Amino acid sequence: MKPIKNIAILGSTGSIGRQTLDIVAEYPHLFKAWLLVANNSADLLIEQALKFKPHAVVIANETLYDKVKSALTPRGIEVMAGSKAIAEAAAEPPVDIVVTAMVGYSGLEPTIKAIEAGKDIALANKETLVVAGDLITKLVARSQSHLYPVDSEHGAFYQCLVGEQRDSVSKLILTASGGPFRTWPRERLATATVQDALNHPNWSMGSKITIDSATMMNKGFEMIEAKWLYGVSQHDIEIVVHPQSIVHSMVEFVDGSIKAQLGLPDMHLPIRYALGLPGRLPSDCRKMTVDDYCSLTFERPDYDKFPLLTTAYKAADRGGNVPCVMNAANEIAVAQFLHGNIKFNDIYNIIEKTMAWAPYIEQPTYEDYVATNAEARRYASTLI
Ligand SMILES: NC(=O)C1=CN([C@@H]2O[C@H](COP(=O)(O)OP(=O)(O)OC[C@H]3O[C@@H](n4cnc5c(N)ncnc54)[C@H](OP(=O)(O)O)[C@@H]3O)[C@@H](O)[C@H]2O)C=CC1
Ligand SMILES: CC(=O)[C@@H](O)[C@H](O)COP(=O)(O)O
Ligand SMILES: [Mn+2]
Repeated sequence: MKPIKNIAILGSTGSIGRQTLDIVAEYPHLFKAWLLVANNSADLLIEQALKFKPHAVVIANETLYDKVKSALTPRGIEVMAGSKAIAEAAAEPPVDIVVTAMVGYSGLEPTIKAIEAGKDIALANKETLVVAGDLITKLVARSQSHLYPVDSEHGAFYQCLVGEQRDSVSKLILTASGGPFRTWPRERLATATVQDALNHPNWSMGSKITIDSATMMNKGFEMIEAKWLYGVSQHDIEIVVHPQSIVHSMVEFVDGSIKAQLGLPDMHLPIRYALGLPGRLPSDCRKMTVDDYCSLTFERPDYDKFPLLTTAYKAADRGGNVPCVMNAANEIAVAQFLHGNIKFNDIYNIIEKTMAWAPYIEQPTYEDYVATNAEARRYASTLI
């Protein structure tokens, strides 16, 4: 019998975190939720903790500590607060695997600490690799830890690459739904509302990544994520629009063959796969029928309508701290768009202006990333 894996879920109250807990509940003989982490959702965190009985929880927002502590300490669950506690708890000896389901730059520090402690990482937080892919891959190479992709496209690449030699790969083909504005004329984007942008055609996700899908910044991020995860040049990663989100991505090989991974647009599948490695976990989940995959279509992305795709390739080409700047400006712009303070097209303008302003660092240290992130956020905020 396999030993139970202790899982630390950083961001357990979010979209990926909640679905990860569904997988824990599906396989109670394989997984234990050892640590749960949230930012502000104290009530849901308490509810999850009472159900899953983790060893510990961390609430990042320290003002909520007393509330969480009074609910959970009497139940024998350790309660901590603050961002430092997240990184420390995820690196604790009993943790086997860390699911990084926090959103944005906040995922970077705990992921680094967990890798340094030799933990396996089920990586949902793509911003970690966008910001500091060079640093993360070096740390992983020096440690016992493995990076298992949770992002659906990167899970697809992983599955297509099983059993293949690295020098057999000629191209990664990254599929994109095209988001809610795929069929909109370019001029209409100026009028796009928050509600329009949150109306993703296929996936139900947190609000930040849903806006990233609408601008297609998400696909730019995923191109950079794939570059670091699979050691492939950005010039060998092609983005293809596939509106049904059934083909999660494809790999082209040197002999002209292409392998694709298909599945319903349901994040339980890539989460189940990442946690179940090296094998596959049998599930009673709904299986696809021919009705799901009888009409799959593909098209080229519209780089004029979605200029952040070009911005992301430019950031990958320049490297250094440039992707970190792009990510920081995007986080500020998306948050302001969600608050109704800027228009949809301003997201692009803020990112480009911040990238043009930011001082370049060719080989950033961790401290350089921290400073770059803070300065780029500050500058981007002045553009609102
Ligand atoms: N949702 C999806 O289907 C997919 C998501 N991803 C990636 O996964 C990550 C999570 O996305 P998603 O689940 O949609 O996001 P959500 O916004 O739904 O959830 C984010 C989670 O992170 C917590 N959190 C946010 N900031 C902090 C912080 N500073 N400290 C501690 N916890 C924090 C939130 O807590 P609280 O609830 O308290 O705010 C919440 O639990 C992102 O990087 C995204 O790009 C990748 C592929 C698919
Ligand atoms: C579910 C997932 O992995 C998301 O990253 C998804 O890919 C977003 O859809 P887009 O293809 O529209 O960006
Ligand atoms: Mn994805």
